[in-house]
Amino acid sequence: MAVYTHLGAEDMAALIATYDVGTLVSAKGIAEGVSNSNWLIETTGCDGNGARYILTMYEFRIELDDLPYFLSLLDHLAAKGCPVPRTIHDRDGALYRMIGDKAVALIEFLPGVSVSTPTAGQARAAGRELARLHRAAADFPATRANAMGIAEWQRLAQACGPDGLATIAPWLADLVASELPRFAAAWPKGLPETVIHADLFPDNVLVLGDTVTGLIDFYFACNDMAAYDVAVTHLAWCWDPADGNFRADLSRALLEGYEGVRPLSDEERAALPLLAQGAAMRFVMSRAYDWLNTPADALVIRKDPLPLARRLEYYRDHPEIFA
Ligand SMILES: Nc1ncnc2c1ncn2[C@@H]1O[C@H](COP(=O)(O)OP(=O)(O)O)[C@@H](O)[C@H]1O
Ligand SMILES: N[C@@H](CCOP(=O)(O)O)C(=O)O
Repeated sequence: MAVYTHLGAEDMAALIATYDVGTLVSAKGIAEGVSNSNWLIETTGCDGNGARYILTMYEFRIELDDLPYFLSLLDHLAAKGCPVPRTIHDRDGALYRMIGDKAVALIEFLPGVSVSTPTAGQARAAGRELARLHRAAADFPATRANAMGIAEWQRLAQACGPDGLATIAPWLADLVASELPRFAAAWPKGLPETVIHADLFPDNVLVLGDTVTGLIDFYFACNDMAAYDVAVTHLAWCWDPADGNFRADLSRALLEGYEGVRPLSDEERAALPLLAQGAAMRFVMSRAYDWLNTPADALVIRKDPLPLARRLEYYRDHPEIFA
């Protein structure tokens, strides 16, 4: 998250008054993340005992038409016992409201912290919850195409341009030029699909010890291959953030956790090396674009595309890690 938009105290209090959550006590901007503005909201609570919520203002990369999909998916998964925050509906039952031309939603606050250096126990638990999510979402009635698919990677690459990419690192421009064209023809088809999270980085998983208490940030969720979501999560979890090295122990734990709930087919497993390279390319391109285009005055921490570009090379050169 981040804070791109200033919301005055009066506007915030008036907004909170449209929900049955008590009155506003405090609202603090959250700096983590890159896509939307977020505040931690404290209210007096319905019973006067105090309550916490997350208020999200949707800034870019999110189409208004997609909000009912994201927000009712939270309710669907929470109802099935997944550790996912419910959407707080306003007094009229609406999932989101408009402030000017921007949509906002109030989300249940979940306990837990997101870890920057996961343990094998946490990777196993994340894998398990990802598989539970894939199963629980199978009967979610709405559908949404993956807007961050190969066509979007190509569009972002064009928007950055080779010269823009080279300002980040000359080798990044070369890597994108040589690797990006490979995906369109080789991308797997026919693997099992469900609703996928599509962005399950450690900062989108709340944990207490080895227990997952929250899966958050479903704003890239879509209908796509379950194995692609495994690849995204592998890209995000199975590397040492300090030295960038592949962590075989985290990889084993994540995949074991996942397969304990939803075993991968032979076809899915065989596709993982390419899916993981594609997952790396997807996040390299969005990070590179944000690196070059983030407004200077935004309260936001830009994410470095280069470590993920190195992971792409590793997945390309070491397909045996998924054997
Ligand atoms: N439902 C929630 N319960 C508790 N904390 C949350 C919740 N949603 C978000 N947060 C906090 O806000 C931060 C940013 O949220 P996130 O949805 O990841 O933003 P972004 O979409 O920009 O990545 C998280 O790291 C977490 O600390
Ligand atoms: N997880 C992505 C960033 C996506 O933005 P988010 O802040 O909405 O999670 C990355 O690591 O590049």
